[in-house]
Amino acid sequence: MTVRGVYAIYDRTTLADDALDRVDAILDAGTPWLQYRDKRDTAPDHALAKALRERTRAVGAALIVNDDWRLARDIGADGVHLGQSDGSIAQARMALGPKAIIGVSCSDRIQRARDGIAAGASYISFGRFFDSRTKPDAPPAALTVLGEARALGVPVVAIGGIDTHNAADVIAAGADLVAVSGALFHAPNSSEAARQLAALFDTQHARAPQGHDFSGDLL
Ligand SMILES: Cc1ncc(COP(=O)(O)OP(=O)(O)O)c(N)n1
Ligand SMILES: Cc1ncsc1CCOP(=O)(O)O
Ligand SMILES: [Mg+2]
Repeated sequence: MTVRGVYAIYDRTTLADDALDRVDAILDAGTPWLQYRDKRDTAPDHALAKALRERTRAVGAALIVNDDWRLARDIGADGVHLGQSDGSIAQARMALGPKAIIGVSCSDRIQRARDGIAAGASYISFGRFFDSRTKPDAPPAALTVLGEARALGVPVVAIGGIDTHNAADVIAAGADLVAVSGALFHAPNSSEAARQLAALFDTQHARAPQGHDFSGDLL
């Protein structure tokens, strides 16, 4: 499973309906990673999560569940993304197994990344780098942290207000994956936006691939 390119964040919180047509368009564009993020104050939406599992599996894309490793386990997702207040990485690793993908939010703190890796995280995520309508209160981060993070030996994710106009900057700064919600799901053409973002990884400004790979059969 490739660890380079677009990491689409399906944010059920800010979408008026379940927008599965948008998901299909984004996956059809070859997007390798999808996150299910749902901050609604409701019980976990197993039906929607399973619909995302079926769609990602059909195209060989990774499915990551935000915040909730139990939901990830129950629907057979590839992994979970945990923020600093989302519970123990070690517990999630125990529950999901050695091949699960576990991401950790680091804001702009390299030490959080080191601690996350020590606890069992598979990738480290930094941001927000630009203004975000999806999570406006996320603390800002400077692009330089991405270059530092590359020395830590796991894939580096950039998030927060990333779009087709600014993604080249985070890729040049060191991101292996660009995590994008609004600029994909609220684009006039989600498929075209996904293709344009993906193409930026092939430009001369992009850093050389780190060569990370998460093998199949994850959970
Ligand atoms: C890839 C990725 N990076 C960061 C986040 C943010 O996680 P968190 O800090 O826990 O905030 P919420 O998304 O849960 O509000 C993420 N979801 N994905
Ligand atoms: C979940 C999250 N964490 C930091 S910014 C952000 C939102 C990402 O969405 P967008 O790409 O619309 O800014
Ligand atoms: Mg969280």
